[in-house]
Amino acid sequence: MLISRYSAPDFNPYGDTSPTEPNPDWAAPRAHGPLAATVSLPGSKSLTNRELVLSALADAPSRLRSPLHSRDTTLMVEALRSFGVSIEPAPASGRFGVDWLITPPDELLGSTTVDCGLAGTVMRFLPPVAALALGPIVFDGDEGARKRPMATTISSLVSLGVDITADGRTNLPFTVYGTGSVEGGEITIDASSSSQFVSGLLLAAARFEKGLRLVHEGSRLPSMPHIEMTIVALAARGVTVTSGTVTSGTVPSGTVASGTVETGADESAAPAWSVEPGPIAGAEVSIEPDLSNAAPFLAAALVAGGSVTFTGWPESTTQVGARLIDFLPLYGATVTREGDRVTVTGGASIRGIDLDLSEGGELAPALVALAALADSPSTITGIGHIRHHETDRLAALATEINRLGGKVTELDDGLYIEPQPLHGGVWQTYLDHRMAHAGAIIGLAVDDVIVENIATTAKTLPEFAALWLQLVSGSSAEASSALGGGSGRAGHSVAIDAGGPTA
Ligand SMILES: O=C(O)C1=C[C@@H](OP(=O)(O)O)[C@@H](O)[C@H](O)C1
Ligand SMILES: C=C(OP(=O)(O)O)C(=O)O
Repeated sequence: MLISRYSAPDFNPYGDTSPTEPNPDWAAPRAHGPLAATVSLPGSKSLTNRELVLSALADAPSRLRSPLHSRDTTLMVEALRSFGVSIEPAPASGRFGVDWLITPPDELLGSTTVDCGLAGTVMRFLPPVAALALGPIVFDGDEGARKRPMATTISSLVSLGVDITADGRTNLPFTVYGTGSVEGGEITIDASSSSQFVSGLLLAAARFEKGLRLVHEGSRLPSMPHIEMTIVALAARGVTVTSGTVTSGTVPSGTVASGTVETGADESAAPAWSVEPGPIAGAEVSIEPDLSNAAPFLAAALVAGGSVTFTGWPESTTQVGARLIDFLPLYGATVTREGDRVTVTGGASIRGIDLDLSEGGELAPALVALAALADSPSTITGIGHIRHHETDRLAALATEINRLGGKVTELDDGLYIEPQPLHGGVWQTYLDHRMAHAGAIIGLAVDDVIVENIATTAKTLPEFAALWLQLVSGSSAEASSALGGGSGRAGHSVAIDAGGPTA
């Protein structure tokens, strides 16, 4: 089914609608029968933006197959192009349309301004790259981006000897004065408010003269799978990365390109990483589908009943969205997996849960929405840092669910959700794509939920509204065809058939 067709090279994933400008409201479709849908989604934001950065820093050209084309990845492409990186569309060779062919320049150029939009990956991954460029690079973004924590990026680069002007601010905007090289060495940072501070430094570190030895000292370290994703992406391009723990400021002696950093074993041990200086290889990389964006679609099976099958589930992955296979059964779902197809089937009702979600804060909006529709209370903790995501997600979720008659209490590091009968109303999204997803989930079960500014979903999934409508309308079409004998086709397909470049 053709839902959208990309038309590179001037492909604009969010059309003329800026996701920062609230646009007409969207009536969330109500589910009136069990689902029987098959969903297939575009590439992962986190993988696409890591691979774009690594391709820009590599010593040879790269090809990204099935990258995500969305606001966050377009911002990354535009920024890297302004550094002199050639990023050209090429006919699809993967699941979805338009690959990127990336050729790094001999020397990264400065004298430009990076629009970070609201993308954490752009604002935290690119300043270390800018330090390797020649000339000043100004970083700025949406009004909301100016509230997101950047102190650790600024202070870590200053510790590495990079010249930055932030006029005393710990947020955007600031200017990085790149000299073409960074000496590197050993630094200690506090990445409690975002794992992206660690990932940003690790991604560029092989290009520092001495590489990098990085220690985290802070109250917590969220989103560990995203750090693992960075390590695995680096290792795949020939970079030697060591991760482990240190107890006395020493360099970790853990495993090379290893799995998880042990944080729990020794309270005094600090997570640490070491990146050896050396080349980053060009690569051909297939980007996996975005499993975090799968969350609302899979959650829909619990809310509406029936089942949703996700196709293209990777055999192994560092994406934290893969944990949905473990999380959704806690709510009462049955999850089965056959090859690259994962099917979630809803139960008779949704159970409340008790979950530490520190490893996957970006899954919180969808999982909290589910909890609001459960038959018993839920406590979701370990996610204090999501107050610094696109918006203060703890406050936003509590406010919007309570506006519809719910009872959600903010905790320091999470939410306590006591399900109540909900009523319709306007669901504010605060320019947050995942708040829009959460509103859509609740709208499946509650009449007259109006999601304000659905276009904000363009941050990572411009096709969200179209796919969601297909998910819901397809299910009733399938239900009636099944009743009537219909075509006999098992399920309704919700997919994006993205054509190759039209140029
Ligand atoms: O590195 C990444 O790609 C990301 C890391 C996480 O950030 P935080 O550690 O700030 O939660 C995640 O929530 C975000 O959506 C993407
Ligand atoms: C937190 C998120 O995004 P960002 O990469 O902007 O931090 C998110 O997508 O949920």
